[in-house]
Amino acid sequence: MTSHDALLLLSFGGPEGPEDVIPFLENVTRGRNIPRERLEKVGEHYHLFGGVSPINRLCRELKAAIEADFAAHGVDLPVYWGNRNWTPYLADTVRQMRDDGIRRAAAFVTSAYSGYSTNDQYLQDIARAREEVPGAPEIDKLPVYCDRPGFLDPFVDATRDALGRLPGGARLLFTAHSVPLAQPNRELYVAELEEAARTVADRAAPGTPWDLVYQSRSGPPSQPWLEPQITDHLEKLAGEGVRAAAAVPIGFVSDHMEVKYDLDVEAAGRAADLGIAFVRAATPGGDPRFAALPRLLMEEGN
Ligand SMILES: CC1=C(CCC(=O)O)c2cc3nc(cc4[nH]c(cc5[nH]c(cc1n2)c(C)c5CCC(=O)O)c(CCC(=O)O)c4C)C(CCC(=O)O)=C3C
Ligand SMILES: [Fe+2]
Repeated sequence: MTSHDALLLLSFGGPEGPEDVIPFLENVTRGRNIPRERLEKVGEHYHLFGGVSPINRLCRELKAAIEADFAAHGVDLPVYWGNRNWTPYLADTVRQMRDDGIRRAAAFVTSAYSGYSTNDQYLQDIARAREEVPGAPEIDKLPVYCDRPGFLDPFVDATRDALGRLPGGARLLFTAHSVPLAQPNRELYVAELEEAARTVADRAAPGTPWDLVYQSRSGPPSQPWLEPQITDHLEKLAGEGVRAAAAVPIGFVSDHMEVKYDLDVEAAGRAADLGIAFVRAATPGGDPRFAALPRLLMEEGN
């Protein structure tokens, strides 16, 4: 059925307690030009939630959902989980896979798009982890899946649900993580985001006006990043008389910190100040349609 003998779930990682926050942030920003003040500010976001990112729990839930999907479809393969920036670190997972006799795994990454942060960096993580582990299994990253029903269908439902919680005349704001304009493959990332947003908007709410906006910018102010930021855009919309907005985090797959803080706290707070009714659509998370994607992508590869 497949040439692979395991599935590797590869994610970003996040702190699991207050003492993890700074070492985690140092891991994320190693070798990158992120101002100290930004790090301290982001550290506070995590401390608001007890120093615990939701992302590891979400990965455990997604892993369980993938295992359930495999079991329901007679796929008898082990599922492993490793992260770029926190335990379980990818290299440790790859070592475990080798020790278990895995020869060739498929990797499903918790990011749906092409682009440097979303795809290329994960390929580098895989290459680096394999270099660290003598006799490491082959690891094939599964294709980007931002155009697949398993990713888009849950967003269509979530967008309808979000609009249903707002008065009429609401604006749809598809939101994604900003990246530096100079980042490699930035055009491809943006083109894929536009296409995904258009598809979801057309299916969930044809005729409803929508915008693609960005969040979670972190570089120095002198460095240009993708714009507009959602908070600035809300201000502009308020000036135009828009009274309701639904944020759809199309750039993410689960309700991790960038969603729980940057949208549910920061953007929601700005909207309240501006008198805009604001809701946020759910991400795919553990939706069974999303959890079926690794299996479908593996089957396609044969
Ligand atoms: C495109 C993209 C995604 C989406 C694709 C994907 O999901 O992979 C994403 C996801 C995430 N980003 C996350 C956290 C952070 N990202 C940072 C920094 C950065 N992100 C960037 C881009 C992206 N990031 C970039 C260009 C930087 C600048 C530094 C660098 O070039 O690497 C920093 C440093 C502090 C700050 O500056 O914010 C943190 C803490 C978490 C975990 C959340 C949790 O804990 O629940 C997740 C899922
Ligand atoms: Fe990030």
